[in-house]
Order: sequence, then structure tokens, then C-alpha cells
Amino acid sequence: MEFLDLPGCSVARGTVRLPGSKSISNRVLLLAALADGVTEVHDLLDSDDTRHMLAALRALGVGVEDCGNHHWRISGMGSAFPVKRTELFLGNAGTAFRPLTAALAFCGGDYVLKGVARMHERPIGDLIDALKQLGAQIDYLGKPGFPPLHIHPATPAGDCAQVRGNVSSQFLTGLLMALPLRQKATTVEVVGELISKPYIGITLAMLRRFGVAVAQDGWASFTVAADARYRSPGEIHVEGDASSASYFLAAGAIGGGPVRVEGVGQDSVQGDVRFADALALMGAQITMGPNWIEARSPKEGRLKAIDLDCNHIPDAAMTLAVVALFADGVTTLRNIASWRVKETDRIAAMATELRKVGATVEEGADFIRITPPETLIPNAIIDTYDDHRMAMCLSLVTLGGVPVRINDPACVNKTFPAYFKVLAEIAQ
Ligand SMILES: O=C(O)C1=C[C@@H](OP(=O)(O)O)[C@@H](O)[C@H](O)C1
Ligand SMILES: C=C(OP(=O)(O)O)C(=O)O
Repeated sequence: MEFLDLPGCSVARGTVRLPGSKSISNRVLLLAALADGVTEVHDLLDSDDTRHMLAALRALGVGVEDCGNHHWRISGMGSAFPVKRTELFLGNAGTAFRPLTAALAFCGGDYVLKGVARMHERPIGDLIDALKQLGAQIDYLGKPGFPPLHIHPATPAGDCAQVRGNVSSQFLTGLLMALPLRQKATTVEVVGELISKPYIGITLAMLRRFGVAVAQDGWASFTVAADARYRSPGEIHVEGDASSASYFLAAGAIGGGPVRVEGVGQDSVQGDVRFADALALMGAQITMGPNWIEARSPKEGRLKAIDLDCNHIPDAAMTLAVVALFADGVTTLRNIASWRVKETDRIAAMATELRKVGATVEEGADFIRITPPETLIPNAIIDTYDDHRMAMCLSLVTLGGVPVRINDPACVNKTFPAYFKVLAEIAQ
């Protein structure tokens, strides 16, 4: 489908059972593949990003069985893959590309890793530099610092590496996931600022579930012991996706509500549940249980603009940019430089598309500032830049009662193939 015409609506109400978390699904799949024993994975996300990870694991010789109803059985290989030479295509899945690069660097084989054109523009140099300090042998097949990559067997090397954390936390995540494969005590030190910290929290939580403890000195240094080894937890349940939850919570905050999302709540390991705090700051009524969150419009009056450092919620913060259209005042979202190196340059893309519906938007290297229009411009034709979050975020404009055309709606397949169907169930 080339485009999807969404009708204007004004009320959002209902309950949404969330699809599985992308971040947790892809971590669990790789750790289960590298563990001793069989792992029964429940509630796995079914989307392009997880399909790329599953296809890669199959190509590497891992036993991967679809038991139906989002239940997968992964037969762990115990620290190495049987297939020693293959080429993997990982689409635009950062959570597959970066951790697989790190893990395969220590698996003693020859591997070529490729992605879509945009993946070949997304930086990976800081990860490769750190892996090389640990003996990894990796060649760039295109532009230095970017995929595609050719990975060769590692050579013996030292026990400490430094990694820069200010471009993507996925580099540190990849390293942490790979360290137990070295069977040698190894320390990784973070040089300078570390962005998107809650994702490191997800990584550490998943490593713990698979039997690996990481000794931590704040966010500055991480050590994995020589005898660390992944062990299957037997069964594991994937939480609902907290970033996907943001669209429905925003809908509840804009369109009256209540909208309840089920699958994430106050017990979640995902940093993006903190999106609910940002909505509360804007005046939305938020309630939370262990594994659900509910959002309604403010008790009185309209939503209010905010000025917020969004470094801890880089993905869900995009949703705030659209909520800003419905808030009184000027909203500024800060410390979001990483938006520029994701599925597209998200600061530029968001600015362009919000202007189409009448907003005044200022952008800087690491911020976006949005002044809502008096009235939204109807029938905007929204471009989505092959970015699932652009499509999902901009669909919320319809809650202002204006129809919107979304170009290339299928880009939501990256993390949430059923998104528009679910939105139609709660938005009237
Ligand atoms: O580790 C993860 O699962 C992710 C980390 C974040 O990336 P950065 O660390 O590049 O901000 C986030 O944007 C991405 O969608 C998922
Ligand atoms: C940045 C994202 O994806 P990736 O995991 O490919 O980095 C995202 O889903 O918003």
C-alpha cells in the first residue's frame, strides 16, 4: 500500500494489549542462542526487526522453532555458532546489527554483515574500535566507520577496552553481550558521556536472567568474569513494548481516555515507561499498576507544554513532539542528538512533517522546539522516511479532528505490524 488515509477523530478510549518489546526480544533471542540449554521464549515480538534476528540465528545454525502464538523455542549453542562462514542481512535493525557484530567477533568464524542502505549510513565505528582493542579482526566493506562489515576470527589480546557512549548505547550493549564469549576477565570503560542509559539497564537485566553478573562502577566501567557463561533460564516472558505504548498513552492524554496499555507498567525494565511521567508533567492523568498504564486527558483544561531533557527516552520522546501540537505553550525536547543517526534524521524529519500540519518548529543539533498552530491544517500528506516511529507518531495528529494521509504506512512493520489496526480500535 502506497498510502493510508486516516479519518479525523476526537476521542480515544479502550484497552490495548501491547506487542512484545523489540529491545527485549532481540536481546533474549541472541542470549538464548549463546546459552547452554533450551529456552522457551514467550510473547516474542513478531516484526521485521525480530525476523532479521531469527533469520540470522538460523543461518548461523541455531535451532529456532516457532511453537505458535508468539512462543519460540531456541536451542542454545553454548558460546559459539556451528556455522563458521556466512553472510547475514539485518535490514535496519540496530538491536540485531550491533550485538551480532560484537558476538560474532569472538565466535571464531568469517562473517559478512549487511543491512539496508540506511543501515550503511548508521555509525558503528565506536563499537568496532572497542572490539579491535579486544583482538577482533573486522574490515569495513564500504565507508570506514559504517556497515557492511567483514568479521574474521579474533586474535588473542588484552583484557580492557574503551568505548565511546555518546553516539549509541547499542555499542556498549553489544560489548556487554559479547564479553562472556571471550572466557577471560574483561573490562569495558565508557569514555565521555553515555547516552540512552536505560537501555544498558535492559541489557544488564537480560544478562542476569541468563546467568551472567556484571560488576559495575556506575556507568563508567563494566567487568565480566572469566568464568561467566550464559545459561538458559528455561522459560522467559517478553514484556510489552514500552515505546509502542507511548502512542496509545498519548492518544489517551489527547483524546479524553481512558486508554489503558497492558504488558508494561511500574515493574518494567524498559526506560520508555518513563514517557508516562512526561505526559503527567504535561498535565495528563496517569495511573500505573505492575504491568499496565492508563492515560486520560487533564482533569481541567488542556495539556501544557514542557521543556524536557529526553536523553533517557530517545524513542518515546518522538511521541512528545506530536503531543506538543495539543499543548498550550512552546515545547522543547532537549539532548536528542541521537535522533539524527537512527532510521532517518528524526529531528529534521519531525520538523518537516510537523510544519505540514501548521506547527512552527525550530531545530538545533540536539533539540527540537514546537509551537502548536491555532488550528491544525487538515489533509496533510505525511512522509514517513522509512521510519516506523514517524508513521506512528504522526498518525496521532488525527486526534485533532483532521484527516491525514500517511505515506508508506508499511514502515511500521519494523516494530509494530498491527499498529494502524490497533489504533482504529481505540480512536473514534
Ligand atoms: O538498545 C536498544 O534496544 C535500543 C537503544 C536505543 O538506541 P541508542 O542507544 O542508539 O539511542 C533505542 O533508540 C533503540 O530503539 C533501541
Ligand atoms: C532507533 C530505533 O531502532 P534500532 O533498534 O534500529 O536502533 C527505534 O526503534 O526507534
